[in-house]
Amino acid sequence: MSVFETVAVIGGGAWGTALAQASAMAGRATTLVVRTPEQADRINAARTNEAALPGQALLPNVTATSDPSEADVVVLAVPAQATRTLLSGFDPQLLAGRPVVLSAKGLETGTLARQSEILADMAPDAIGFVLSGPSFAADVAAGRPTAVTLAGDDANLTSDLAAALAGPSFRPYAADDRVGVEIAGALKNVYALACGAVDGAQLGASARAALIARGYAEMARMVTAMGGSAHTLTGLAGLGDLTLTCTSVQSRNYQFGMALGAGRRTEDILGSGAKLAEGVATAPVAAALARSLGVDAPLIDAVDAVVAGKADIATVVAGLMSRPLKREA
Ligand SMILES: NC(=O)C1=CN([C@@H]2O[C@H](COP(=O)(O)OP(=O)(O)OC[C@H]3O[C@@H](n4cnc5c(N)ncnc54)[C@H](OP(=O)(O)O)[C@@H]3O)[C@@H](O)[C@H]2O)C=CC1
Ligand SMILES: O=C(CO)COP(=O)(O)O
Repeated sequence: MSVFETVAVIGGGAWGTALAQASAMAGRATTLVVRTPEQADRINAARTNEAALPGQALLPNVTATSDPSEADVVVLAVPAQATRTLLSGFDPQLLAGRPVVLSAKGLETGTLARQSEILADMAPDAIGFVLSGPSFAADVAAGRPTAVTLAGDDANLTSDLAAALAGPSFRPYAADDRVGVEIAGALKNVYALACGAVDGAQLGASARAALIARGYAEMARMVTAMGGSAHTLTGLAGLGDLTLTCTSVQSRNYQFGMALGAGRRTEDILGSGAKLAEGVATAPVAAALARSLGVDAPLIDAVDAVVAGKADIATVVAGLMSRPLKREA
């Protein structure tokens, strides 16, 4: 019997619902912690979270609740900018000594913090893990094959946790580079905005592929400057998620980028009820982080400028194409 029998997934959106379903498929007794008792009642009665993943039936061992109670494993699945607020409402004792899996992909506005750093601030006695990789919520919840990276500091514990969360269609690979995994997960959303914009502006598939390759190189500079390993980027959280998000219209970041590429402004897209696109908040944070680290990050800067409405696509593309020529390495 696993020491990780019960799992609480906090966050009743698409990803929280999908991870609760994955945990249930792995055989864990799983609670999906949502904001209100009414939401929990609705989900339990309908056996689906219609607001988050319409039409997806939930397994019997997923129970929705609005009242977080003790579990062997806690998974946080709220937007990156909400993690600190969420944790500030928690009794730190509930998380002390427990594995807490961070699944949001983004950097915090103001502090430039990774999710692990927020957890260390707010619940220093929790044992932090990060989960990231190419995995659309709808695919995971429906039981379509998915593989992700689960990174933690203790190799044995990480492998045990990966085994506890693994199911027939959900395959976590254990890893130890939390910094690399978190930076990759946050930055791929920024590059997905750029790729969507390239397609929205009809700049061609060649431009998009070049952007993915140069984004990967930029990501490697960021990861190594932060003490992570560039090797992490060859895996699911790096190449895997970058490929998925930068080439799929299913990605919300890519969709947001397409709207930017078509000439719409950020406020206009947000005002018309766009879905969560984490790259919008992360772009300026990543740009500030790159500056503070002395990392050359022209693509992040370009996305930041377009998202902030300081430059249009044609201007940033002209700027990128006229940079001094350099060797590729
Ligand atoms: N969807 C996907 O395919 C994937 C998403 N992710 C990542 O998961 C994270 C969450 O995304 P996703 O679930 O898709 O987003 P959604 O917009 O679908 O859901 C976000 C959920 O978080 C809830 N929430 C927001 N703030 C708080 C808070 N302070 N306390 C409690 N609940 C809160 C929202 O509640 P309310 O609606 O009431 O505000 C909503 O239920 C993001 O970082 C995303 O990058 C990672 C992999 C795949
Ligand atoms: O992270 C994701 C897939 O791995 C989801 O991407 P979007 O948030 O852009 O939809």
